[in-house]
Amino acid sequence: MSDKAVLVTGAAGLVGNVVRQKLEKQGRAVVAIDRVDRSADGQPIIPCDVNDIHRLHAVVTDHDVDAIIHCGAYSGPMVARDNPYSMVQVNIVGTANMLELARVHKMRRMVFCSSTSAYGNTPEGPVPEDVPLYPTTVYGASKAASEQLVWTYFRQFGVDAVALRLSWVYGPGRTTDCMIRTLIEDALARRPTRVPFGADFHRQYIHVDDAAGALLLALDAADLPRRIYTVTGGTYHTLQEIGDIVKTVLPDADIEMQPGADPVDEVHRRFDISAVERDLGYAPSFDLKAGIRSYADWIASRKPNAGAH
Ligand SMILES: O=C(O)[C@H]1O[C@H](OP(=O)(O)OP(=O)(O)OC[C@H]2O[C@@H](n3ccc(=O)[nH]c3=O)[C@H](O)[C@@H]2O)[C@H](O)[C@@H](O)[C@@H]1O
Repeated sequence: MSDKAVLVTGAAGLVGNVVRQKLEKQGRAVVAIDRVDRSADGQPIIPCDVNDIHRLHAVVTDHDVDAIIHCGAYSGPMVARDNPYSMVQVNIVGTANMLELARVHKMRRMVFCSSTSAYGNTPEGPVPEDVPLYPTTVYGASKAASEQLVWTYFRQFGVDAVALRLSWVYGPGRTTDCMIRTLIEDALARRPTRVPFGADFHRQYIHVDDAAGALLLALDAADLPRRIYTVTGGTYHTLQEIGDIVKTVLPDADIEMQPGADPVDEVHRRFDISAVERDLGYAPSFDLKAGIRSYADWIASRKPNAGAH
């Protein structure tokens, strides 16, 4: 393992914060950057924009960085919904900047957080990595385009870069739009949840700890037979089934869903994660019940009276 520093972008965010914690726990030097200067749990962060290429070069030189885990981005189609150009700038140019840093500074590896949104609607499962991508949002397109840069920087310049397509990330720290969070918050508040879709609609969640763990495996793998891996929590449940699991954790949950697809989501059949299991030794450590419990505990701890009934 190198004793040089790892640059973590988006270190104030859901995934970046856990990546940083895991690296620090291993005793490794971390250079944490974000557009904000502090994480939600109070950790200091170097404020640096993913598009400020001059400052990025200076940060990398000053801190002797030899690898990057790139989590700093607009993290879903709901972010910057009315500003697609900004999505392109932050997500595609931001990734190009990280690849450029890796190329110019001859880094050991660059790991990119892609997303299963790159697929768009998928064919029947199990869905391997190499099906054609038909993203349905500019966010998904930004991930697909960034993956092409990861691949071509590798092919053309020998930059040791790899992309992990993360499925829906949930767990402690997630404060943005998330069905599991809604179900937990309603249950804690003893509010019924009524959803006009979802009874038969599948969503593949991944716990933030497993997502961060997979990124570290990609950072340190001696050999990378592929440059793109899909990573999920290994489950394939309908939202109703996920609601049933919430109910086993929080018996006050009162959840009813109607059949039909989430109107603002894509239809993803079961993803094949055998490549990341085989090549990186990835194995999800959180099943949904344990993951939902960890998320519920975190949500309850932030709202002191929520769990007290
Ligand atoms: O596939 C996914 O689910 C997403 O997972 C993670 O995103 P996540 O950590 O969940 O998202 P946020 O909690 O929103 O964190 C993103 C961070 O990037 C930072 N950011 C965003 C935009 C920007 O221009 N610069 C910048 O530093 C934000 O301040 C934030 O701290 C990855 O970081 C995303 O690239 C990926 O798209």
